Amino acid sequence: MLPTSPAQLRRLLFVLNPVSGDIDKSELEGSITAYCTERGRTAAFFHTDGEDDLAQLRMHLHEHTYDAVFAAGGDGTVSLVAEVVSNTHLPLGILPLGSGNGLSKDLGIPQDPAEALRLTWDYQVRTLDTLRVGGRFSAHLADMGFNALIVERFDAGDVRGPGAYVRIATQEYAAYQPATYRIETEQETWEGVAFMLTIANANTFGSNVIINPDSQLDDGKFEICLIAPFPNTAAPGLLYRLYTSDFDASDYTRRLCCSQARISVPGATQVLVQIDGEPYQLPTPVEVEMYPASLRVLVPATV
Ligand SMILES: Nc1ncnc2c1ncn2[C@@H]1O[C@H](COP(=O)(O)OP(=O)(O)OP(=O)(O)O)[C@@H](O)[C@H]1O
Repeated sequence: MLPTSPAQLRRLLFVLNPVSGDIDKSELEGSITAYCTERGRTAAFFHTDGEDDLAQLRMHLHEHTYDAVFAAGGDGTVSLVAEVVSNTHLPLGILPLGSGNGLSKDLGIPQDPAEALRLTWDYQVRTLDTLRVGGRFSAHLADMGFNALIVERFDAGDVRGPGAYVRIATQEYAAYQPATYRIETEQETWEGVAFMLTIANANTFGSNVIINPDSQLDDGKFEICLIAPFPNTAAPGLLYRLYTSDFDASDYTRRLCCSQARISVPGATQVLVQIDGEPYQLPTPVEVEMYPASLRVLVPATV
């Protein structure tokens, strides 16, 4: 962690996702502006439209000068901003306003957006690794298999929020057919059937499932967390381990630690991948590349 003087952040951009988390944000701009003005900061706003946000935000940052960019949304919004500010001097701030807010939980950022606003003047800067999965940016978690399928269904539906996710997962579980994966890392080759596999730079899903306990976001490594197909009777025990930071203790789990990987699905030319909350069909093999120390993030001064 590198302590940074709070006086450096004067001009702040808030990237606001109007639909994230199904949360009413009608008064958000006013309260952020008032909070910043009171502390001698200026607040500007960029509203995402879900269409061409990456290019538009890049253009906006090219034309305007800021000292930090805050993502006011869920993991998808955080990932969008993280991608745009990665490999620049600009730090990412997070106001958790999504359904799950996984990365902000991993970083110890207050889950109450009003409290998280304190990061505008009281913070440390942490430098994190990021990944590219099949060429796409990932700051948090990516996966193939069951969760990717649920995220795709969720994304296609009209209803947001954790309740919709659980409903879809329950509907899809009985008919789900796990695939075979081949994973080559610089350390080993693994091939087998997996219920799901998670490419994890971080630890915790927005749902509070701790898929990759005790790993660091800044160690130059990532983990591939495998869950084998399991009988229905094993589901409660497995879920318990996933919620209690005990991933490795299950008979159905395994983690590979690496700094690069190639993942293929024998017999398939494409695979569904969930990356930071968004579903993509990617050609196989999927290359996973690590970019050490490529993202500066504002975290509480005392974590
Ligand atoms: N104005 C908009 N209208 C519709 N969709 C939008 C708009 N702005 C962004 N989006 C979409 O919102 C999604 C990102 O949402 P985000 O991940 O931030 O929130 P969430 O899904 O509610 O929360 P979480 O990821 O924490 O569960 C992206 O798919 C993006 O395309």
